Amino acid sequence: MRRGRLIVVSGPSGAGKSTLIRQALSEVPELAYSVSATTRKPREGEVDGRDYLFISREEFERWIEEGRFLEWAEYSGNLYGTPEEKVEEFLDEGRSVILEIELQGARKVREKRPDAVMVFVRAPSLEETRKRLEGRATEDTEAMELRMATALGEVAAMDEFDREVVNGDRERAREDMIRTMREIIGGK
Ligand SMILES: Nc1ncnc2c1ncn2[C@@H]1O[C@H](COP(=O)(O)OP(=O)(O)OP(=O)(O)O)[C@@H](O)[C@H]1O
Ligand SMILES: Nc1nc2c(ncn2[C@@H]2O[C@H](COP(=O)(O)O)[C@@H](O)[C@H]2O)c(=O)[nH]1
Repeated sequence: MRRGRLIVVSGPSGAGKSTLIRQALSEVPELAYSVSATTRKPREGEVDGRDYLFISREEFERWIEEGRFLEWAEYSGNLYGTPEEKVEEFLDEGRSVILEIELQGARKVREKRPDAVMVFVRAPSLEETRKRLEGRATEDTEAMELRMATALGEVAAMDEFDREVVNGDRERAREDMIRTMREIIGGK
């Protein structure tokens, strides 16, 4: 059986990565989602094991020592990491796996796995990104400003990616994301 493809989806906070990935997963059955581990506290409605594996910093550090992460990074005061075993399982089953990760992690994956396809998602402007984060209202002001400051560096790294999806109009972005995923799976 042909192994699946490793797909990294990255981009500034508030760009709409989770929204577009959710839509792609429901339309493209060959895709699987890598559930990350994090030390961040769950947001309202987030489910442990589905959205993230919510673990303590001590446990996260133990997982690092045990070499369980394909990559991990500190972002906005919390640790986030991709458990490698599940990713490999999906790839062996022939399913393509989406990693929704920030820039430092994306760079680590690209170094370790040059075959990974790198997809950058962004809103049409940073002002729009800010509006979306304000609308989502999941971060306090300090955390949001930190995310916006990080977003500047992330946008500057756009050229490091293989593909780009601009998330402006919702429907067009949904179609673009689904088409992009299908093309990647199909080897384009
Ligand atoms: N095309 C769009 N137009 C307007 N709002 C959007 C669009 N896409 C997503 N949103 C909204 O913007 C907010 C941020 O989206 P989402 O949570 O998917 O971003 P994200 O990139 O995954 O952010 P983070 O990295 O912080 O998790 C959400 O409230 C979402 O509903
Ligand atoms: N390097 C990694 N980054 C990850 C991982 N899982 C999620 N993320 C990224 O963190 C930020 C913040 O996420 P949020 O859920 O707190 O808004 C965002 O850019 C995610 O893509 C991971 O395993 N590794």
